[in-house]
Amino acid sequence: MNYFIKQYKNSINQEICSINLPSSKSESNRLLIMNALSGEKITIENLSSARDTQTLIRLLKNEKDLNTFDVLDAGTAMRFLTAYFAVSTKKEVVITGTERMQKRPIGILVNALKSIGAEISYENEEGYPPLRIKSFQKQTSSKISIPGNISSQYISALLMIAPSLPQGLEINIEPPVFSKPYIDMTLGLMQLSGIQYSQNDYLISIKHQNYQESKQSVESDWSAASYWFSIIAQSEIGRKVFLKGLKSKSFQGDNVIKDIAKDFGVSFQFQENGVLLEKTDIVRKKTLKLDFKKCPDLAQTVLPCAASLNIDLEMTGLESLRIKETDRISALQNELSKFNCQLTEPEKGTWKLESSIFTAKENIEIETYEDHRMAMGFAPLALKTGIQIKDIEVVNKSYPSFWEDLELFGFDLIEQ
Ligand SMILES: O=C(O)C1=C[C@@H](OP(=O)(O)O)[C@@H](O)[C@H](O)C1
Ligand SMILES: C=C(OP(=O)(O)O)C(=O)O
Repeated sequence: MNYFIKQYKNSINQEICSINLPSSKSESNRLLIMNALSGEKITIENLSSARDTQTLIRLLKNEKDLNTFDVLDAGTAMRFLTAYFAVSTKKEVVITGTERMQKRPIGILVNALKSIGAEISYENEEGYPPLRIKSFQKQTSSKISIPGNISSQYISALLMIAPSLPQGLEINIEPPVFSKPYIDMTLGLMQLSGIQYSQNDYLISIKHQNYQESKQSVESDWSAASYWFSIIAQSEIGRKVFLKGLKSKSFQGDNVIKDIAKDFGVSFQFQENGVLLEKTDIVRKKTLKLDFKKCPDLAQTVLPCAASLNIDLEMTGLESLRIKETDRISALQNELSKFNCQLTEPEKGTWKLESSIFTAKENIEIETYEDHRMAMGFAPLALKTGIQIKDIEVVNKSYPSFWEDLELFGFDLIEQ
């Protein structure tokens, strides 16, 4: 199904709208794996409604009865379950996913796991899911060296299983390290679950130990919050929204959106229960330099928003976008060009977005490429012109109530 989105309904909600964000899928999926490794010692409150989390819950709950585990399009579930089964399964299992998941690389993680004794083979193409995993016999090494520039999820997966290994694990991350806040999140949540580790720059050592009994509550999702920063950035001065459940201190690196959006004229104020956003200023800067190395998931929020505000961007750290739910670089290039904005890579590793000629024709159709962030990143452009978003169900991966929340704020959504 598609949605045609018009700016606001006739009866625009002038009161401050309060949004119940989904809770973090990244935190939820880590806690679920740690709980499974601990023998169910972790009580988790506020698990995410995201499909990625609901899928992992279902697979872990039915672990005894299943032989094939289909993670659909959940990258974290794919990578975390691979490591989890590699060290804990008592039977032979197969892990698979969507067609796109079968094109997302996993060879680096598989090689690392094999190097410590895991038995894993590829069902189809070498380096890609589906994988067949046999039960772990003996740890053959306690040291791993792994590249940090492809996906941090491989490293998080290895960190979480490290305490369960008889000899523990020493992980050397080869720089450059992309998505580092996600590695810090893993270590932070492990620490809250009673795990001790030592870290010396890129070297992390974890001895054999048990996860401890603990109670943990998942925070609201900052990546989901980012779309609201974009909406407020593109609204008239004085427009506000209250985002429930966000705190000033977070494990989620995507909370950097609050700082990025300052240049988009959005101010924020943390209150007891969340954060209040307000459009307080006109946009002053014509060009911004941004590095997405620590926050790749924000790219699809920030680029369309900057385009509509006529801010040119010079960017680094976009490399990992090519292997996510879709090739996000080409998806962004295609859809931004419909607004007359060009995203180019003049030098390897440096991207430019030209926004000064942003033009919003009526009824632009946005393709979403089976990628939730394409739908949510472009939807706020309805504040500029009526737009049509294709395949609206994609948002379920991380933010199932996204469209209802837009309506609550006052957007007019028409099914097409
Ligand atoms: O560990 C995580 O929860 C995630 C890590 C990031 O992936 P990469 O490490 O592959 O960049 C991010 O893009 C993804 O949405 C969630
Ligand atoms: C990249 C993402 O997720 P994953 O890699 O877990 O599929 C995302 O949610 O933007």
